[in-house]
Amino acid sequence: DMLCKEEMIELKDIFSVKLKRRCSVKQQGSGTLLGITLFICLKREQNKLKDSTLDLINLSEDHCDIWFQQFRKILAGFPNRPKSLKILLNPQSHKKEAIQVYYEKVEPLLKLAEIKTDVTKIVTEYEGHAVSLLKECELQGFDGVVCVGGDGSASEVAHALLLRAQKKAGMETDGILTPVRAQLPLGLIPAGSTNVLAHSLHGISHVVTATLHIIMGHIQPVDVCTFSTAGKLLRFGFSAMFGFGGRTLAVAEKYRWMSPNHRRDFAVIKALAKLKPEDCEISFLPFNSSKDIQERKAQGSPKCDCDDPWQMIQGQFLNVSIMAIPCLCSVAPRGLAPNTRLNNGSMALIIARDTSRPEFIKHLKRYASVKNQFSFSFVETYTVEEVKVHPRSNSSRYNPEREDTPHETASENSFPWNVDGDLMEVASEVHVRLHPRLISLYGESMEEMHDFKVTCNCI
Ligand SMILES: Nc1ncnc2c1ncn2[C@@H]1O[C@H](COP(=O)(O)OP(=O)(O)OP(=O)(O)O)[C@@H](O)[C@H]1O
Repeated sequence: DMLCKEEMIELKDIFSVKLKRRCSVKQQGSGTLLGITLFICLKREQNKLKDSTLDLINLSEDHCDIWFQQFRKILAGFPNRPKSLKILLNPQSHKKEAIQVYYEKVEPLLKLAEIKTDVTKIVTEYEGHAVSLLKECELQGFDGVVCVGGDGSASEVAHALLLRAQKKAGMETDGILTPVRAQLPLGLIPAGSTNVLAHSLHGISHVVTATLHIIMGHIQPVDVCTFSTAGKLLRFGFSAMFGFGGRTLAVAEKYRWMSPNHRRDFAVIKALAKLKPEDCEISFLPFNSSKDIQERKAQGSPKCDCDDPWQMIQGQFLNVSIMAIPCLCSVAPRGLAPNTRLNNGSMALIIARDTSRPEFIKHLKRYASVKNQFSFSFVETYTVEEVKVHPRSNSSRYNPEREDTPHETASENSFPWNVDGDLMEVASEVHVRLHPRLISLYGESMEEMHDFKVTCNCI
């Protein structure tokens, strides 16, 4: 029977080896040797990874020792597999389960793979704490950093690693054109409310999958954006929403006492009830346009009015999304920006112009369905390298039907932006610039997903 069911595993899928012994309660010493156990990473459906074991039975101490040493030698030879990790954990993420997630699901696997973890200052105590921890701490001797939390935490840690890299390279962050890459790879363990970053990276929001990508040393370079205003760097990030997306987050932040799912649904409904367009000027640099112009110049093409590659649109916009990654989540299984990849050197600029509330809701509902969410006359999409969003005034046209009220922000003169699930309030123009492959995240390019489930039905 065993001969009929011959199976094969590849050495690259093994992440640990142990001697297998049987120990009885009365027995002294290390127990009776049974053989060796290989710990393997298996690929499952929908980009899921799973840990498994394979026992090789052999009662000879000498044989087992040779096999054990050989496997250890092979395992030590795989590049990128971390030996030591710095862990940062947000105890407040989602329903405050990050600590439990880490100690019950992540740490046992890291221990099995003999990865050392830094246990000092592992828990963040307030917003921005990850930035100050990573500013001060010594990272020499670590092979990577792991963040256990949601999008806000993950983005904050990525921002902190990039700031640290600029400082180390002696770079000014303000007005920065070509930032240097982060030195250490970052692992994202999804323990937040939405986990868009981890979901986009792994194709699934799954703790064991994320942990195994870290253990196996799968490295994925990812594009990052800089957000700046008046030449001053605000932050690094992966995606942003302005208008409806920003206002929804501003509402959700005010109702933090609600459960995450209720808060999200409530904020969407409240922002829809108060739906109003933002009067803006949006300038953008289409993807590859500067290269095209340079090439045309090199070929000696006659001067044309396309010398300035920047394009500008203006008007009343309900929502503006700028995304360097696909932004997969349970409410948009194909992604908020399905045509963007993690490292294709471009961003998706998705603009919803002013329209009626029912039409806008129809557009939003399409994100959860298989229908094209962009096939509306008021939706425009562009592939860009840079975008400048310049709000012209924050007193939009009066429309009693829309129940215009001031912005749900701390300062009435600022506009709420949703940057990776974090609220960023800016009063003037925001300049978003893409930096290809600026950070390495632990993950692997995922397969296309056809079979998806939608878990939110609030609209
Ligand atoms: N101890 C803490 N107390 C309060 N806030 C914290 C603490 N530690 C970190 N934070 C901040 O909490 C914010 C939100 O956390 P996080 O993103 O992990 O969870 P979430 O909001 O539940 O998930 P998501 O962003 O995926 O919806 C982050 O911006 C982070 O800076």
